Amino acid sequence: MACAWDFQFRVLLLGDSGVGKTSLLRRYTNDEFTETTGPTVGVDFCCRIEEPEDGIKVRLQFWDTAGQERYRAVTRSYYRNAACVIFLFDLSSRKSFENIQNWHQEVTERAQPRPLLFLLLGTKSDLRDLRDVTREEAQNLANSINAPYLETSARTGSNVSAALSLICRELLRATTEEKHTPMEHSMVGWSAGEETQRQRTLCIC
Ligand SMILES: Nc1nc2c(ncn2[C@@H]2O[C@H](COP(=O)(O)OP(=O)(O)OP(=O)(O)O)[C@@H](O)[C@H]2O)c(=O)[nH]1
Repeated sequence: MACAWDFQFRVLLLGDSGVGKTSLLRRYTNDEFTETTGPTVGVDFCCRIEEPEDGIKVRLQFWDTAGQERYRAVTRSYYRNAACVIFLFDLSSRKSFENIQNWHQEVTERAQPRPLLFLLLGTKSDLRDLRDVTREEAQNLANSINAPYLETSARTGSNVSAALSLICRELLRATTEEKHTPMEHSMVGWSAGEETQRQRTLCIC
């Protein structure tokens, strides 16, 4: 049976409870936003197929983890084989920003193999009057963990597609340039019953 995509990547979302991980994904996958969302229990999963280049289909498989400490043992078990980790903090919560260092340390200690890409997102950019972290501070942190930085709003949709398209392009680039020994993350997939070199899955459903 032919696969409907050429590459597949596991993308993990990490950050404190309430920073807007679920809301970002809902905006991205369903173009919707709700003011009140319950906390994620354990880990949720969703997918979307992108076409960053003509004729190349990339399936992004998102793991939306619970930010609450009590689910940490469960969420840690999903670090494995993540091609990309998105660290999210709420621009109106200094504490969530300061905790990014802890989330980053968690991942660098536990994620095997090492993810190809990190991305730092400051969320809720629509709450301008409540802003508690400057762009410069956030950019410095992003530089220190070698990650691109963007500010997003799930409420308005600002930069949401841009952030996810960036991930798609960067992962594809890292994989096709063979810079990061992608086969450590991957297995060769199947197309029309035959193995193809092009069709790599960086995570396994
Ligand atoms: N103003 C504003 N509120 C947002 C935005 N994104 C999320 N929220 C609100 O923030 C609250 C928490 O959002 P969630 O998406 O559930 O946060 P989470 O990070 O998934 O939380 P956990 O599942 O507990 O880890 C909800 O009330 C959302 O409506 C945003 O861009 N702007």
